[in-house]
Amino acid sequence: MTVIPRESDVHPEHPGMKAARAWLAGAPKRLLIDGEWVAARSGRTIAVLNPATEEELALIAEGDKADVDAAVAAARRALEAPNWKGISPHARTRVLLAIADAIERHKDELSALESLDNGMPSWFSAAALGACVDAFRYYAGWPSKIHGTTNPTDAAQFIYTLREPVGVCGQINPWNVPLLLVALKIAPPLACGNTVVLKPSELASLTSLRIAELAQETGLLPPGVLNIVTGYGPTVGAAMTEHPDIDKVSFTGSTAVGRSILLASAGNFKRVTLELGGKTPNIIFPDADMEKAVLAAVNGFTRNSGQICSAGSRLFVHESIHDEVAQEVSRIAATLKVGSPFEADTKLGPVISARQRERVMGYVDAGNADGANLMTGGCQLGNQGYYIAPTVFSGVKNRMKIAREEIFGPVLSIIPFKDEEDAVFQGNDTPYGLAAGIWTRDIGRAHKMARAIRAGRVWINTFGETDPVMPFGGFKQSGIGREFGIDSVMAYTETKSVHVRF
Ligand SMILES: NC(=O)c1ccc[n+]([C@@H]2O[C@H](COP(=O)([O-])OP(=O)(O)OC[C@H]3O[C@@H](n4cnc5c(N)ncnc54)[C@H](O)[C@@H]3O)[C@@H](O)[C@H]2O)c1
Repeated sequence: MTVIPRESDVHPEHPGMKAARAWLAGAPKRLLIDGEWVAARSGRTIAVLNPATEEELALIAEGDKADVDAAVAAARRALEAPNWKGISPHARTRVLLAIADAIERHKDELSALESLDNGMPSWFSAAALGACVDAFRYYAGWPSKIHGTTNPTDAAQFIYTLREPVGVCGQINPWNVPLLLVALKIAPPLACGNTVVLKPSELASLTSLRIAELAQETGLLPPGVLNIVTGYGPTVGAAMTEHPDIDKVSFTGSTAVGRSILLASAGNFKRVTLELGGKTPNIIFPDADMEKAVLAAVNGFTRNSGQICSAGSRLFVHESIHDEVAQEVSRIAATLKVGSPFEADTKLGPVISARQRERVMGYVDAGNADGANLMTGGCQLGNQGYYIAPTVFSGVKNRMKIAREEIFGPVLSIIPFKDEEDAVFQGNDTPYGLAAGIWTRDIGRAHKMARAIRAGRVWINTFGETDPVMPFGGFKQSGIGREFGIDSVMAYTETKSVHVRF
């Protein structure tokens, strides 16, 4: 394993680097409120750091409650304005398609910006950009297909339902895959005719701001339909969840903050969607295609340095092959290049922050202290940037802290199981229920397992795939509700039933 020297993260050969740097060189990034880019009312800013180099990339506005109030008022006015409420579904389709096209035209710049801001390898940010464009185009298809029903009744009546926008949507995002999550928080609510106030994570706001700029530049979004308020969670985020004039909150982030969001939203009974943490069981039976299963297991915990809600952080391996699989997973993990996000062969960039690195290293200490068998990694790398070696523990007990809590870093717990029943029991023995992986050639067993595992998404003989068509969300403490697919359309509309008596 090598760490590439990073005297500078400026890799001019990346096709988007020049444009990203030019955008970053501008004045402090502002808030988007009512169609205008404005400084925070307090005048305060937050310094954004590049996690690969710890250099300051940009200043973003540190919004607070007063900015949220202004954004919500603008979103409320826009919701009722004829140039948004009164337009045809086809016009909303054109808005979303134009945003998708603008994002695609700036794909290299956005990919570079994301890798500078978040530290993810540039191949991963390019893939996230593709998923972002797909999500905008998928939801662009929806406006003309959102409809109510006419219902059977007696001859003296006509009864029907309408599906109407929920209203002003408060959208709160984490830092781990901003390019995809910004699409998920903007495209479905706009497709359904709502207006949006979005708060990106204070740790990675840049691509959300740039996408909002591109969306404004289409000239098709009336002022106030899309508002962006950057800032911290306990100020901006809390002001949104407590706000009496926000109708719905969609939050993606940690389970702990999700709980506080649910409580705060009770004030005006906001509709709430929560996409929270996970501790995904990835289960390998002895009859699996071992080569594929092992590679997927490595990718499952190292992709985006393990900072993925559905990361395969608990690898359950049948006891007859536990040692052999643990050896092979560790061998491959040890060969992965950890380094600059802009080197083509980098597999893991840094984690997002010094704080996150300390948190992850605390879990490594816990694994060692609890007697798990450290196979590889277990250390931070380099003296600049927040790098952690891919870390594999084998012989882990599902009761250990490293197997129970979401680590959100490149740390894998390999846990032996006895039989199908034991795999289901241990896989489900967690407060989370976001995703699961199953590897077996016995397709009957695969389907049986898919039903038995309590998780919102199950991958069989594959791992980590997404498609905007398919709903995503958690059982148990991994969340409430589903996003993507038709589920987002249902979540951003309300049913009204109309009874007419002649
Ligand atoms: N289920 C999913 O789809 C999904 C996807 C990505 C990430 N995640 C989860 O996100 C977490 C990592 O992201 P994170 O560290 O940014 O999460 P986080 O919960 O710390 O922060 C998420 C967002 O909430 C804001 N926030 C913090 N305190 C708040 C408060 N009191 N009120 C309102 N908003 C507040 C933050 O500023 C940030 O914008 C992990 O747990 C991961 O599993 C889940």
